Amino acid sequence: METRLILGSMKVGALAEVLVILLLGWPPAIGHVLVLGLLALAIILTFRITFGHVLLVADYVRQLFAENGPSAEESKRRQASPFLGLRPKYSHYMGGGKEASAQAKPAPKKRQVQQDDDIPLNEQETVPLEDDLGGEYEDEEAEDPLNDINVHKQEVGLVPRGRRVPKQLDPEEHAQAVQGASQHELPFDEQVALKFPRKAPKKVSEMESLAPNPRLPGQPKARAASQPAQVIVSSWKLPDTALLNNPDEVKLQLLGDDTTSLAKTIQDTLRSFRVDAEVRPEDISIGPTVIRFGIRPTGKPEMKMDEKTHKMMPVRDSTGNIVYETRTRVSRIMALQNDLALVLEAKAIRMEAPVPGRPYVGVEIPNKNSRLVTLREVLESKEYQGMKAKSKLAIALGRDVAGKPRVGDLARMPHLLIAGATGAGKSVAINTIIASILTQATPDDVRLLMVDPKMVELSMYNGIPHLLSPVVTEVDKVVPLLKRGITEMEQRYRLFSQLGVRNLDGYRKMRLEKLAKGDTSLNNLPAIVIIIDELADLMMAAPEEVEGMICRLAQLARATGIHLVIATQRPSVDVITGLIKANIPTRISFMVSSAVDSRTIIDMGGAERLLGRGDMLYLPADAGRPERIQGAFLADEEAEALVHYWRQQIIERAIAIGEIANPAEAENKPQVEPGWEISEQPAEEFELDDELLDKAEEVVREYGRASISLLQRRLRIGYSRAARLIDLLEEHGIIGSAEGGGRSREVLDGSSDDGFDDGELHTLADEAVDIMADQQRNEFLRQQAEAIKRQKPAQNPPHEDIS
Ligand SMILES: Nc1ncnc2c1ncn2[C@@H]1O[C@H](COP(=O)(O)OP(=O)(O)OP(=O)(O)O)[C@@H](O)[C@H]1O
Repeated sequence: METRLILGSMKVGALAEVLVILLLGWPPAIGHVLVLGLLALAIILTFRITFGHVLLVADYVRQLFAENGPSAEESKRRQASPFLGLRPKYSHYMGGGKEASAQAKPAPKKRQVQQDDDIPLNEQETVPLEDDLGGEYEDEEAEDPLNDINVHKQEVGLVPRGRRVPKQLDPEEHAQAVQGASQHELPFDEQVALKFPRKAPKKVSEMESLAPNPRLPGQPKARAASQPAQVIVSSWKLPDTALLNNPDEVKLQLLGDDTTSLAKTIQDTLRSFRVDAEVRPEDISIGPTVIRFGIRPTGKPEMKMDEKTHKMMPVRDSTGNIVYETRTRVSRIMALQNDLALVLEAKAIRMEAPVPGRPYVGVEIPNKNSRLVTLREVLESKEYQGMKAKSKLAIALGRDVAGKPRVGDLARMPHLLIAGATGAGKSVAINTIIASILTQATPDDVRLLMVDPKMVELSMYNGIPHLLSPVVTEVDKVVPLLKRGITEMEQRYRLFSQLGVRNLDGYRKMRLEKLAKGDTSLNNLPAIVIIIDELADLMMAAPEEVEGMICRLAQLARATGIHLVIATQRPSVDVITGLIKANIPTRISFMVSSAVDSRTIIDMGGAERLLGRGDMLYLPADAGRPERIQGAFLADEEAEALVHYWRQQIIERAIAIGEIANPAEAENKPQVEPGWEISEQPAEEFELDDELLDKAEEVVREYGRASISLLQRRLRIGYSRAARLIDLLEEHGIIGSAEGGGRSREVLDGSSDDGFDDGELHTLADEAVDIMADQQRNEFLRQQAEAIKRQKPAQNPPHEDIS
């Protein structure tokens, strides 16, 4: 074609003639440009020439030229720096001694500031150094003879140079140095004896021999024989777990067709939404109530040509995993929660991203072959046995999504908050906690206090020796009970500080040591577990008091071995307040009705997707994410069997010491630990509460009248307590007596704003009067504040604030 274009009509072949036809009408130059341009394009595309290649070639050509002779710029760059070999002018150590530093003094105090390369150095601006380094700083240090560096310099100067002869050992000096020290005979004893005959030790083996290694067979026995027994044998006998129901023989269905097809459904659904992910068989966990599938986000794999097969294969890393060019985002998988629930036809699914410690997103769906987790199987598991050996407060929780038994230690929790909707399994959980304690701890180890405002859940435990006082069912008795707990805590604190021990463990250790020496001065202090089955009822009766006491107990009781287990079915912020939450770090959430409730309990959503009937999220104090567990189940008859077992022991003991003649007497006798009697009349307890009486007096004086509802609102206390305070105020002559027909009582020393009296009845009219009085008072205060504001600018200096 080129020939045809250049030479015009010359025959160059049929193909060239055909190809060149289109270009013949144009000037030959256009034809050349087009043809050469097409050729260049073909070369670029065929050889995949990029701009990088062009730059590479350009660089190479530039270097070729450069080798012939460096450019002016290059030679300038290669010149030696004018500062090469110069020390910084303000260095401490420039020059030799003081004279040198004195000579050099003017120089170090100036610093050259290079502003422009073109300006000669001597013309550049100089800045005095004192400004930056703080005046006389250098000279002071250089001249100070006690300065560490100067002392060291002098000492270094004294060290002789060259090889030195090793110093001879002075036997006298050596003998003095090792005087009083005793050690095992050394293997080179004979040589020592030869060299220092006077100092050869006659008998040096005074060191105590090492304790035998308990891991070697036969050694523990020898040790046990040589030491006093460190365990106090309790006179109580623990029950056998055989008392409890036998675990169901139902076997878990392992990786049958069901899970395989479900895994395939999940993977197909993800693919249909263009989400690259895989569900591997090893990532499927089958638990008692849920099955968890692990979805691993994959992506577009990086491909390379296989040398043997000449096919494109995915690149694998050193561990054999596929390397992905782009990965699927976890959030894209999470967004498909409802779509997955739809295709799986599941009642409720819960997704967890990522499952802690695993490289996948967990999808939990209900297990159609769900089964009961019995308390006995968890109590007999090796996990529980291990925990039991460490702590007397080991509790059985249930089984996790992989079917592994899960246990906890109440001593380390150290308090537990349980919440969940009604019927979700709170009471069963509390019963399993109590049963765990009853099966492994004697009353010498652990004592219990129980509050059951619902009156039906815990009353059956009355009469067991672990109870410090009978189960409290009246709300009014809870405050005295908690107060008694706080008193106990304070007593223990005082005792511990007198003995110089830090906590209950330290106390127990000290007691064992004393007992080994025959000193029985220290009493046994059992751990105390306070169980409250419905917090909401208590918080409604006296929110401030109950909250304050729970927080006080929660903050300080850990060291003294007092633990709280609190349950509520109303996980709202007025029941589980911020303060209570902050002080009770370990939480269990059963199914709740909304994500808001879930967040109130475990600080995140998820509990609203639980299945109920013991399905729970367990959040230990030290974990960031909750763990899903199917709670252990304890049937009523099992709990009764345990209670019967312990009651029987009490009866046997009482008969043995002649306290009672027949078992029937014991059944009727409530067991109360001396000092733990909770007063039937809560008023007696309140009477001692001078602090609140003072506050009540302040309130009635401030308002100029007294009523129960006023005290209830102002002091945030319950009705009965407010009523009792009104009685006390009357007894102390602060308010007038009830005189029928009125609503508020007269305050005797203050002014009464109305003529009404008598406030025993808590009526709506009573409330209305209080509200109106409140409004009047607020209006008065507002007017006062405005009056002060108006006066302020006019006066100088301003008046003191009246409020
Ligand atoms: N761990 C469990 N395993 C199997 N079923 C359970 C479990 N826990 C509870 N259930 C079932 O749920 C029912 C209700 O449990 P529970 O009485 O403990 O609920 P609750 O939360 O205490 O309710 P409420 O607040 O009304 O007292 C039980 O009767 C039992 O059938």
